[in-house]
Amino acid sequence: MTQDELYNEAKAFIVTCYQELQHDADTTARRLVEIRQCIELDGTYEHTYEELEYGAKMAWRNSNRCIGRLFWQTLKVLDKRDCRSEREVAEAVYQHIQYATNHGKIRPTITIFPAKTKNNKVRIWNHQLLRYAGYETAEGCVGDPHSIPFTAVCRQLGWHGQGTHFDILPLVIQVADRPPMWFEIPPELVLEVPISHPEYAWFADLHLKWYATPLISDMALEIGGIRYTAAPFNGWYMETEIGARNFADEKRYHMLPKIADLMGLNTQTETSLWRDKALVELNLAVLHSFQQQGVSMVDHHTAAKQFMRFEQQEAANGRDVTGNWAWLIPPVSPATTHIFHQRYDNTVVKPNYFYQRLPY
Ligand code: HEM
Ligand SMILES: N/C(=N/c1cccc(CO[C@@H]2CCNC2)c1)c1cccs1
Repeated sequence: MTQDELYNEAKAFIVTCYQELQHDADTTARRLVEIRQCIELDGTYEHTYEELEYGAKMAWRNSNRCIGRLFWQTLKVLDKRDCRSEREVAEAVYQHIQYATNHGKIRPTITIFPAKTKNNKVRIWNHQLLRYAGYETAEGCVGDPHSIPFTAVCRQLGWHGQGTHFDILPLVIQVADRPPMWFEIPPELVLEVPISHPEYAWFADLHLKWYATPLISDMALEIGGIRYTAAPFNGWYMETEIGARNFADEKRYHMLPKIADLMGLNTQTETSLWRDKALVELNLAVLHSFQQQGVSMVDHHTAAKQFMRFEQQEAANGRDVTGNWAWLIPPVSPATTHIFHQRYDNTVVKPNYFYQRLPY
């Protein structure tokens, strides 16, 4: 990015951000002069905490694929731009997991590590801070098949898992162009929910469980032309993510045939809708288990209603809502939500969160 392009991105952000934060025209003009001078002097500029905090919230508000955006203003922003070593990053990640999990009353939180500069870059190699390992064995896959490539990288770095279906992967952190370092996540920081069903006592015998807090750690946060390549963020789960995808997909834990058999359904013909019946009971079990343990979670109907309130709130504030229809509709009963029957403009507005190339 040239210095002019960077200034243009910065100006677009500052003008919107300062207008929404109700700063006066003089303050905005002075800040723009300051940024212009910084860019001319150092080729970049630094965000104030206020700009960083509001920029991270705007990025959530602009996340077209996110159904959970009603709560964008409640995001807790932890500023860790002073972290210099892999060890310091690991410590900050532990603090994030603990603060965000909050004994099950999950707090949407983001930790922002140093921005990418000419001679520095921080990357967290994990897709999510908490994730189960996947191993390919002669008898088939053990654990989460989605994790097979990253688990192999962790083992090459010297990590050894126990080989169960639910081994929490290590944290892998890279600073600048040094080799990545791995760190075991203290088990006491990892809150998990065993899955049971409100009516089927046999459901618990499947020994399914999932971690409470979804923490995305591989996306870049871009604010005003500045790229934060390590900015892990969390919310709470929508039950379908676990019940309709992680446990249901054939290429994940592939549980539907087993559940259907235990329900006594006829799995020899599609017309019995055994897949659909098993899917609903699996999602009901996930919801039931999180609620029983007091861990935050939203069902897909409530989430859709909250998203409708977000749309109304944005309109009331004179802002256009952008969205990605294919991602916003839930994977269970999508046409029972208003989202299915509406169209969304998938324009990408910044600040926002973006995919990055895999570091391995
Ligand atoms: C508070 C509760 C939240 C809920 C229930 C929620 C729900 C979801 C769901 C269900 C998805 C689709 C995921 C998938 O299909 O794999 C999603 C995507 C996304 N969410 Fe949210 N979200 C929440 C909070 C947040 C927060 C705090 C952020 C960031 C600050 C965020 C940013 C995003 C982004 C960037 C995506 C797209 C990810 C991708 O492209 O792979 N969400 N959200
Ligand atoms: N509930 C959530 N769900 C997700 C949000 C963003 C991404 C993902 C995982 O996306 C993967 C890539 C496509 N599907 C799986 C899940 C949140 C995670 C962090 C904040 S909220």
